[in-house]
Amino acid sequence: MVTLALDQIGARYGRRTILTDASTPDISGGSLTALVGANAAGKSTLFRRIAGQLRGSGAMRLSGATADDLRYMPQDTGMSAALTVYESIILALKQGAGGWRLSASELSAVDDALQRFGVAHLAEQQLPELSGGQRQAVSIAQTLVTRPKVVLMDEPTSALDLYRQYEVLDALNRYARDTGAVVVLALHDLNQVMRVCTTVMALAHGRIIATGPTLEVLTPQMINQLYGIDSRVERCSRGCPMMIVDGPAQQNAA
Ligand SMILES: Nc1ncnc2c1ncn2[C@@H]1O[C@H](COP(=O)(O)OP(=O)(O)OP(=O)(O)O)[C@@H](O)[C@H]1O
Repeated sequence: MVTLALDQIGARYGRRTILTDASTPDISGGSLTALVGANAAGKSTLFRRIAGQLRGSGAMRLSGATADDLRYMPQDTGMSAALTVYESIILALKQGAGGWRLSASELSAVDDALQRFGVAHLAEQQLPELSGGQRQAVSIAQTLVTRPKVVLMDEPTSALDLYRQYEVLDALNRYARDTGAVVVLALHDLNQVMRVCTTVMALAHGRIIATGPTLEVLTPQMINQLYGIDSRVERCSRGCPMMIVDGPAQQNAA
């Protein structure tokens, strides 16, 4: 079982402190965890700090994995290289080493990544010719082709149409379940969070103010506190919890 915990993580840009004492209990692998919070709350900064791209105080604790098993997919991924989708996934698998020759298991890992994230039909297409949503799906396949045990993804569905959001989030959920990986997704669509994530980390003012089961964290009061929005939680016709937005908060949560 893979677990990730944060222990008083801090981060700053120059003199400006963005994160202070960001801590969580153990987050277990095998299902999806959402990182939620308002714009500029520090979600990308937290990911960059965990991924080792920023220095700062505190530490992450990993069990069942090492820092080498961690992959971070930023919000904007470059897709300007003159490579086909297939070549780009091989490159991500090889991480620049070992030439282009593939073993049978590597070939099947590339095929699996292409199939899982619905980009097999794009295999021969050049990266710069992809649409925004296609780029995002290819980027997810690149990130997961090595089957990392800890995955941080910054808004992985922001460019996807409604159907593709369902498809990709369900594929990420299956990936977490099949591999036991800790998969943390920064997401703004709280209905998708309620549908597919079992755990939520809520970030505000540089601290993680709650971590726990999705419906216990995403209460109307918490949504008011995080976003200044009045809302209710109801069930859709298929039984999934949904957030109904009533509008900007008439009274701020304490
Ligand atoms: N490279 C940087 N240098 C200086 N300040 C930065 C840098 N990157 C981000 N910031 C600042 O850090 C704060 C947190 O930004 P961050 O990108 O982590 O927020 P976020 O929660 O991911 O936001 P969003 O939901 O809008 O993507 C913001 O105030 C931002 O201006």
